[in-house]
Amino acid sequence: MTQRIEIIRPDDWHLHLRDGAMLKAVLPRSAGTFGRAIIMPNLKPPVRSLDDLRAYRRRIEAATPAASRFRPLMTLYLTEETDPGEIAQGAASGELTAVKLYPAGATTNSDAGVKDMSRVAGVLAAMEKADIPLLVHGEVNDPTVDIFDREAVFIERVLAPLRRDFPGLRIVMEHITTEEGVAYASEGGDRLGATITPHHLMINRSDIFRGGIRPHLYCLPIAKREKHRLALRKAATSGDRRFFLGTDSAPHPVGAKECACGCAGVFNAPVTLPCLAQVFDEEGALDRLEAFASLNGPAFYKMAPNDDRIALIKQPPEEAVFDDVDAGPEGQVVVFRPDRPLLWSVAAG
Ligand SMILES: NC(=O)N[C@@H](CC(=O)O)C(=O)O
Ligand SMILES: [Zn+2]
Ligand SMILES: [Zn+2]
Repeated sequence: MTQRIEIIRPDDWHLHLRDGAMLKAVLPRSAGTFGRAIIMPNLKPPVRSLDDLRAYRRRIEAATPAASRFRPLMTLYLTEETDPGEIAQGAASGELTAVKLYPAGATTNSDAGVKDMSRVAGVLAAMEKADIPLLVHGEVNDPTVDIFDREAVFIERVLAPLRRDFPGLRIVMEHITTEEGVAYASEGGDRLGATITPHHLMINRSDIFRGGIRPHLYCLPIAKREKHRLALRKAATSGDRRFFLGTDSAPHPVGAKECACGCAGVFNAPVTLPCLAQVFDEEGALDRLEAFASLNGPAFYKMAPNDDRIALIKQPPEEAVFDDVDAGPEGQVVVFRPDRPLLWSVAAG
């Protein structure tokens, strides 16, 4: 008989939906599976004020398929000009779920990010007071630091001092990619969480260069050595409540990926659950998939888990899940495809 498991409907605690034609094209791929998602604010221009946030939320709601109960959880993009007053206001109204820190220049659309952490101390204090979590893209943007070391150096130079200065602030280390990230999150207590992506559980840095350069496996933070992938798999499948799913599904038009200076970002939303089920099955940990995908995230964010369930079956997904997504005038988006066949799919209905 086909193996089948049921889990509480998962959430995605790190998602890029973009805007316009791209938003309309990619949103249904997440809204069909996930109950909620933390919406990344790195639009061009970024989501910098509560007015921007409300307008973006309305555009997302307008693009959500009518039958879906998908709920976007909105974030602000932290800049050196962010108004601490807006934090208190957004927290009180419930419109603001979290604030995102991009070190300036560290990743896609991060130019408006933070150069000097001392300039955002007032905002961080307001977040600590209102219990609004800070989500961090944890890489330094120092050209003298090797790209494979930028996460570990960020922990030392930025995250550790930040946690000393704001001990009450809740922080999520987004898309961790290293054993140093896993170790730091594991020892961090109740106020620290970490998201892990499906692709970082499946690929290492050698995969990016297997047989030639593979732009669709390039994202930031870049995939690291095999030992780091193994540490991430151990953390994700451990059941430890500090680790939860953030897909970092990050669509870019194919022309922006397959070119002389390709963008960072892996679009995995159509295959997130098949990938995760496979990883947890390989690790003999299918019984802990629900904790990672559906329970640990809501617990960190102090929300109830979703009230319905989805089923996964051990049956290869339809080949059509890998079809490019057509974002109209913006172009086609290529779906993440690991180098081995996927064995699990989401059951219909
Ligand atoms: N992860 C990525 O490689 N890219 C993200 C930005 C980010 O999450 O750092 C994007 O917006 O494209
Ligand atoms: Zn990031
Ligand atoms: Zn991201």
